[in-house]
Amino acid sequence: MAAPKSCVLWSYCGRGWSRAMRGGQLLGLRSSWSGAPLNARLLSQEKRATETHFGFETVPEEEKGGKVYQVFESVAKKYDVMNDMMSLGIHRVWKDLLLWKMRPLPGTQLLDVAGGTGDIAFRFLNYVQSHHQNKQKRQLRAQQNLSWEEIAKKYQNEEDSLGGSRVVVCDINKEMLKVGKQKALAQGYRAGLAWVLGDAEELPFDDDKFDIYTIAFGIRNVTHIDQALQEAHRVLKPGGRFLCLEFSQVNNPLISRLYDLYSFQVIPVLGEVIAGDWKSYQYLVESIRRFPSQEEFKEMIEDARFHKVTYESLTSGIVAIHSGFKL
Ligand SMILES: COc1cc(O)cc(C/C=C(\C)CC/C=C(\C)CC/C=C(\C)CC/C=C(\C)CC/C=C(\C)CC/C=C(\C)CC/C=C(\C)CC/C=C(\C)CC/C=C(\C)CCC=C(C)C)c1O
Ligand SMILES: C[S@@+](CC[C@H](N)C(=O)[O-])C[C@H]1O[C@@H](n2cnc3c(N)ncnc32)[C@H](O)[C@@H]1O
Repeated sequence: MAAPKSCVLWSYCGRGWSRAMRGGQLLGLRSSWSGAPLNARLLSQEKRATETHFGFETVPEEEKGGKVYQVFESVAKKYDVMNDMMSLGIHRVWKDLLLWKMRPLPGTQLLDVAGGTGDIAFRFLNYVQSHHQNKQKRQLRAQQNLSWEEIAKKYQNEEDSLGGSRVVVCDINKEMLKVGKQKALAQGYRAGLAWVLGDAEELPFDDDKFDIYTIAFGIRNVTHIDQALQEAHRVLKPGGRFLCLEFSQVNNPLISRLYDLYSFQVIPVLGEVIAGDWKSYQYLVESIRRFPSQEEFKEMIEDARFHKVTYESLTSGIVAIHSGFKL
């Protein structure tokens, strides 16, 4: 039976996640297990390690990736319109807030994992371009003796308009990337942007390559979240920053009731009506409930050796932004 890919195994117990194993040693198993002989406990542990969840379904680990792939292959063409309809446009604000938190400096090399149709990448390009243009304007005002040719040249160089910043969108799904590339073409994004097919658990990049790693609404879909976090750590430069925007836990009981009602009663119906796809949107709401809480996810990020890990809950905890640094 295949061993878990990494040294820390997280298992889902009810609504919470518990750290079960580190470096092959059992650390904190659930109390109901504590009376069982060690062998039986290890066997059960191993069995659990080969199964995972896909929404509320339990599936063999090897099957989850394929199922997730089908979901995003199926929703790709309607993905953007669905997000606006379902969230009444609020997802745009959450994504803007991620950029404000990031505050990229000139020359930033960003890797946007599970970048899908490019929402984070386009926001990044807008941000760095507008900041760089403002800087250039200030410099031009200071150098008033430049010729018109020199001024025109400064504005014509597209790469230069980003101040050396670049973003790589990496996603496992060809269809999502295809929609993203079409959007980029239609909206005129060309310079400083690359699209790469790749798995968050096994990134096709060298060590210490990026200043910032982002993952927005992506990590919830990954089979081994701990492995994806370790990969994030590997590809970041020392001093680099990890930022994750993901659904989280609503703590206010009244809002939580309304949120559940909306999620389970409205979202799959909208999925069926707009995209002809009930199942994918049922998976969406179920996968949200399966994802660890703000504090639990923070611990997972710390386990991947990130430092100064913090989070901010948005819209009553419907989503949260987690941040951490590679030192
Ligand atoms: C297949 O996988 C996926 C597919 C995708 O298309 C996207 C994703 C990943 C997700 C994103 C990129 C983000 C964008 C997508 C979403 C936000 C969809 C998921 C949405 C939720 C889980 C629910 C949260 C929604 C919101 C905060 C938007 C605001 C919605 C409302 C205010 C409710 C609108 C009310 C109606 C339409 C009336 C009909 C409603 C009912 C009969 C049910 C009763 C509901 C209520 C009375 C109100 C509902 C209350 C709330 C939602 C909580 C409000 C919270 C506060 C005020 C703080 C992907 O993985
Ligand atoms: C909900 S979309 C998020 C897209 C985009 N980040 C956004 O905020 O709109 C989730 C994305 O995660 C991608 N994904 C799922 N598993 C992945 C994995 N193991 N590696 C890379 N991308 C993955 C899907 O293909 C999909 O494009």
